[in-house]
Amino acid sequence: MHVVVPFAAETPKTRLAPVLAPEERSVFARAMLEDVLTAIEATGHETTVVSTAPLERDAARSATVVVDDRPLTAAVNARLPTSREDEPVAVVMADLALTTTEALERLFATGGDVVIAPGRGAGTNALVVRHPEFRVDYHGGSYLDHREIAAEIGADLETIDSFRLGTDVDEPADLVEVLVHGTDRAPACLRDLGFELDTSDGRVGVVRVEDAVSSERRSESK
Ligand SMILES: Nc1nc2c(ncn2[C@@H]2O[C@H](COP(=O)(O)OP(=O)(O)OP(=O)(O)O)[C@@H](O)[C@H]2O)c(=O)[nH]1
Ligand SMILES: C[C@H](OP(=O)(O)O)C(=O)O
Repeated sequence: MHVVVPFAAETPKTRLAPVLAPEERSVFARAMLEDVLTAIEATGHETTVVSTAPLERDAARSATVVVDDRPLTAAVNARLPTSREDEPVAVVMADLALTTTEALERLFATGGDVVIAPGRGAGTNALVVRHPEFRVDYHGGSYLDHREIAAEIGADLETIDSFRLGTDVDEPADLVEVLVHGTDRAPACLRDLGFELDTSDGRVGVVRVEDAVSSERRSESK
């Protein structure tokens, strides 16, 4: 199994703009990427980060970084198997901040031509491709599209029910999950930025305790 981790390095996580300035989104996206890579590293599979721009990473870490400025779908399709003899490829998104090695091992061990861990809103958070004709088509409810694509080529599709793989961090409300269930750099990054859980109105949300200067900088840079 070869693991591909796509990463939008330049302007990541734009849907978090209501709560994070561009530089903060960049730092947080990198923290999530490192957590995902740590979880993958322990599975022992060779890993390539497919990044839209060069990334500075600790050289001791095991993943290779390649730069590919094509859109997500094209960059992933260029790396999928093209024959039955090719090694299977897993695609694991860089914003799965709750990912664990155990959750990934379950995904990788599940048989099937195509195995998907969907996200809420019908995204394709993590995927294994063993069929040489399967190609991805991300965005716009891609899990539903991927089911159709698999059916068209006669590929078996398995779906994994996983809270940890099914939780991608897209919207401000998703930060709750990072603070509650995250274990490494991503929750630490949020706490450094002043985020904490807020249960004051009987529901669980996040609040940001920040100084006036950083608040002003954020509203200026939106
Ligand atoms: N290589 C590559 N990775 C991408 C691209 N667009 C998104 N990604 C990555 O694909 C995964 C899922 O993407 P999104 O959830 O849309 O993340 P995002 O683009 O950072 O967030 P938004 O700007 O809020 O859409 C994340 O790991 C992103 O880093 C792209 O054009 N190229
Ligand atoms: C890449 C995209 O992510 P989402 O926008 O659903 O988070 C998808 O899974 O198709």
